Amino acid sequence: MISRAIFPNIKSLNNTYIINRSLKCITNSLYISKRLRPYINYDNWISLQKKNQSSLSNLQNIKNIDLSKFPAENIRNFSIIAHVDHGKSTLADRLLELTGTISSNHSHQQVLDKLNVERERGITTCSMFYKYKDKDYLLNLIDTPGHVDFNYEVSRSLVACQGTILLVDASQGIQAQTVANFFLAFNEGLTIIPVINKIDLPAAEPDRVINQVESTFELDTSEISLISAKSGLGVDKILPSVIEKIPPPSGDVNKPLKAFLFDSWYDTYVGVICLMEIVDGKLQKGDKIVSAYSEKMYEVIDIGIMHPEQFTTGYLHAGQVGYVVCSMKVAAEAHVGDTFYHIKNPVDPLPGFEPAKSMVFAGVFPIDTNEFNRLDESITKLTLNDASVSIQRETSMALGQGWRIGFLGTLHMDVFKQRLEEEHDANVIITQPTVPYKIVYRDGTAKLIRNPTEFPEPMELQNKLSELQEPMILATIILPEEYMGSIIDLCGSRRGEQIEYNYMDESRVIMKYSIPLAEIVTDFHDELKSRSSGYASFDYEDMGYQISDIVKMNVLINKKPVDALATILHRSQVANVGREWAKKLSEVIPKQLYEVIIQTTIGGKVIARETIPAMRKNVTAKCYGGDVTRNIELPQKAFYDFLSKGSGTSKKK
Ligand SMILES: Nc1nc2c(ncn2[C@@H]2O[C@H](COP(=O)(O)OP(=O)(O)OP(=O)(O)O)[C@@H](O)[C@H]2O)c(=O)[nH]1
Repeated sequence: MISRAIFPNIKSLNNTYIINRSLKCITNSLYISKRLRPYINYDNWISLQKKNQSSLSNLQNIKNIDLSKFPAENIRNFSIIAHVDHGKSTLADRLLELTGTISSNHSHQQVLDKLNVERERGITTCSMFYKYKDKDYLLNLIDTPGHVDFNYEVSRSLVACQGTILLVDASQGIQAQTVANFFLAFNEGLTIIPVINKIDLPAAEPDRVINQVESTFELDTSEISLISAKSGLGVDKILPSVIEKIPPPSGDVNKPLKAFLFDSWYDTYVGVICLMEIVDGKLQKGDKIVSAYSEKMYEVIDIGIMHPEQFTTGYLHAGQVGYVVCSMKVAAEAHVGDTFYHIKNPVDPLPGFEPAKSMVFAGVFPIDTNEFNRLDESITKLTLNDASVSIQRETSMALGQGWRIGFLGTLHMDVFKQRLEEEHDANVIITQPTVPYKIVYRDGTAKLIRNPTEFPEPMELQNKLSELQEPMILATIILPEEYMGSIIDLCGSRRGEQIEYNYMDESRVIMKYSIPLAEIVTDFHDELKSRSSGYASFDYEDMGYQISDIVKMNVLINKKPVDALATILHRSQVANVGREWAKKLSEVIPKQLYEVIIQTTIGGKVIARETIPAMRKNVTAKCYGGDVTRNIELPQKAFYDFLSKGSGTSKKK
C-alpha cells in the first residue's frame, strides 16, 4: 500500500502544546506491499493486466490528462474497509496495478518501509484512471486507518467517499473491526460492496462467510465477488462493480466552494499538505480559502491529484479528491473534518466535525535526567505532525522533569513509545496510562482530570461535588462459542456489562459490552487474545461518560506521597490494588540502611502496608533516629521495574 509521512506541527497554547490531529505514516514515499510480491503468480497477473492494457491510462499518459474531462458522473470515490490483515493493502496494490497507476514489475519491491507500526495507520488517497464501457473514469481510492484508536479518522475519510468495499477474509470470516467499520460506513449512508478475499486459502469457507455477511449486515450477496487479492483472481471484477454500484459524487461545480479536509501531513519542503474532497464548486491555485473551524485564511499554492504521488493539475472541481498545498505553516491547523470555503463566499460547514480528543494519558520521563533536553527535542520532532497527541510539561517529585502526553488510544501510545526508542534512542519511563475522568461540581461546572495528581482529596470536594464520571466504551467482541464463558468472566472482572449477544452462525458469537475505558487501556486486549487462543476479535467505540464511584489512591513511602504513583481507581478495586501495589513495591525497592514503610492510602485511610526492614541492625539506624518520615531516594530502577512490569495488570478485581 502507498504510504506517506505526516510530520506534525506544534501550536503553543499557554504551556500546553496541542499537536495537530492524525498520527499516520512515517515514510513520505511509495510503499508497495513487498511482502506479498514473492507469492504472486506473476504470469497470470501480468496477462490479466495486459488484457486490460487497452483500458488503461497509465503513468506516461497522465501528462495529457485534463481533469475537466471528468465531470462528477465519471468519478467514483471509494474506500476499502476490513478487519486487520484481511487483505486491504494487497487489494489496493492490485487495483493500482490493474489501472497502471503503479507498475507490477519487481522494481517496486525496494520500498521505504521504515517503520512497520506507523505504516499501518496511514490514510492514503490515490487517483486511478480506468476505462469502462468506452467511458473514462477517475476513481479515487481513499484508504482508511486500520485501528480502533483512529475511528474518528476512519469516519471522516468515509465522508469523502460515496461507497466502500467491505473486504472479508474467507477463512476468518467477519471480525470485530469488520462490524465496526461496516457501521461507520452504514451510518454515513455509503453504498457497501461486500467482497470475500483469500479464497485461495485451503481453510477458506466462502459459503459460510457469505451467510455471515447476509445475516450480520443484511447485505445483498447475490453478486458478491470472491477474490484472491494475492494472486489477482477475480480482482478485475471489482472496478466495474465500483462504477456500477457506487453513485457518483453529487456535488455541483457551479455552487460556492465547499472543500472537506480528511487528511494532512507535513512536508519539510512545502509545509502542510492537505487531502480534500471538493464537495461543491471549484478550487484552484491562487484562490484564498478560509477554514470554517478556525476562520483562518490561506492561499492555495499548489493543487492536484495523488497518482500515486502528487501530480499538479492546478485545480480540482466538485467531486474530485486531491491534495492542496496552501499557506498553512503548521499541521496543527489542518483539522480532520474541517470545511474550507472561498474567502468571499462563506458556506455552512459539513456536519460531524470534532476537534482532536486524547483519551489515554501517561507521564513520560527520561531515565537519565541529563537527557531531558535531548528528549524534549525528540518528542517535539516526533509530535510535529501528530494532531492527536497533546503534550504538557510535567514535574514529578519522584521522577523529575517530564511530559504528560495524551494519545488517542493505547496503540497510539505504544507506537509513540516505540518511535521514541527506535528513532531517537530514548530511554524513558512511561507511567501507568490513565483516562480523563470528569468531576462535576454542584454549581454545574465540570473539570477533566487527566493526571491523578490533579484529582482533589476527599476533603477538597466536600460540599462541592455533584458527581464523578468516567469514560465508557461500547465493545464489540466476536469469538467462537467455546470461549464465551472465559471472555464473559474477563469482561465481568473489568466492570463490563453485557448489552447483547447474538449468534452470527452456528458457532460464532457476537457480544456487545459497555466497559469503562480505564479497564481496557492496559492489558485487556492481550488477555482477550490469550483467553481465546487468539480467536476473539475486539473493537470499540466511544460511549461518553457515566457516573462512577472513583477514588484516588496514593502511595506513601515513609509517609511521603509519591506523586508518580498516584492512581485513580473504582472503589471496588481499591482493596486488591492497594495490597498488590504495596507488595510489588516492597519487592522492587532495594533494602536501605533504615526501615522503609510502604503504604497505599485513600483520603488518608491506609489500605495496605508493607515494611522493608533495614539492611542490617547497626548504629547507623540509630543515628537517623528511626525517623520514618525521611525522604528516601526511590531509585529510578525501582520505578521502572514497577511501572513497566508491576502495575499494569493490577486493576483486576
Ligand atoms: N492467501 C492469501 N493471502 C492473502 C490474500 N490477500 C492478502 N493476503 C495476505 O494476508 C496478509 C495481510 O494482508 P494485507 O494486505 O497486509 O492486509 P491488510 O488488511 O492491509 O492488513 P493491515 O494493513 O494490517 O490492516 C498478508 O500476509 C497477505 O499476503 C489472499 O488473497 N490470499
